[in-house]
Amino acid sequence: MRTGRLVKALSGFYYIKVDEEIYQTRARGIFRKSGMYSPLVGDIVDFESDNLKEGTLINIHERKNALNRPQVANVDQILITMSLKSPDFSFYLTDRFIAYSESFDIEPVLIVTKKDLNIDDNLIDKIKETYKMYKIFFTSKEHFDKDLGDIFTNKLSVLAGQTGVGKSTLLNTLLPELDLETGEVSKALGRGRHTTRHVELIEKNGGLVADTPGFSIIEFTHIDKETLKYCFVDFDTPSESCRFRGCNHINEPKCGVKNAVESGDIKQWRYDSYLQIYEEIENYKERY
Ligand SMILES: Nc1nc2c(ncn2[C@@H]2O[C@H](COP(=O)(O)OP(=O)(O)OP(=O)(O)O)[C@@H](O)[C@H]2O)c(=O)[nH]1
Ligand SMILES: [Zn+2]
Repeated sequence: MRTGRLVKALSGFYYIKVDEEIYQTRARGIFRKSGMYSPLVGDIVDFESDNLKEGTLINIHERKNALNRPQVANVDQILITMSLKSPDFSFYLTDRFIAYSESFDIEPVLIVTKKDLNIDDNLIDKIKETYKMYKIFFTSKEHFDKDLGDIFTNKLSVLAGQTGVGKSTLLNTLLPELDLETGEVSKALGRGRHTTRHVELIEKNGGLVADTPGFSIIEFTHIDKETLKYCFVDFDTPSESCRFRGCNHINEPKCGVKNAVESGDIKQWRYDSYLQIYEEIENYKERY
């Protein structure tokens, strides 16, 4: 028996990478029967293979996480891509992507693009200050290689960010073999191409990267509103002085988080993002 990483799933075949070798396998029957989850790209799996032609996938190791879109397991970092301009930088969207990453216990890394279009250094300072607890890069397409060359090293990465921020451009620069379509015009012609493609993990610097521009629209249907506060890590310390255990920092009196917002230790816009997502989760529950 051997162990490797599932890097591609296509037409009933599972492709497993062990060092530099790729093994083609089919899953043991039990995965097709109910009650057993099916293998996901990113899974660490056990398989048997007598020769290099076709093996059998027999076991999936426990996952540390699994994303829905793209369908990838065991993600180490989500590269949240946001442009400074065109489209304008959005703290709210950034907070959503960060909270989403935190909800899966995946490290968020911020990549702020289109630095060449920025004329507002105050904005850069505000972003740096707001997200000082996270890794953050400011860059532009001419410098993706130089600024982000090591970003994939030894990790499994997935990209995320709203449309037009430069995700495809970034992936094409760092992984030239991909050749994803970029820009609004060419994309309009090839509409839907990315959404129907299967995900494949590409190796780069000893790490793996999902070969898709990732996800731009996210929902919080997978967590309770009471869990959301743990996805805002800057609330952690102030919440220690909340009067009530399990305080949601909404209407409760003597709330350490609300005090911290008032004193400026927690940024008002972070707290506003929290309230907005909290309400959104509340509304899901009414709908379903
Ligand atoms: N000026 C400038 N333009 C950039 C930069 N990065 C990307 N662009 C341009 O922004 C446009 C959108 O880039 P894409 O890479 O297609 O954006 P995307 O995030 O993949 O968009 P979707 O696939 O729609 O989610 C393209 O015309 C790029 O050339 C940058 O750093 N500076
Ligand atoms: Zn509180």
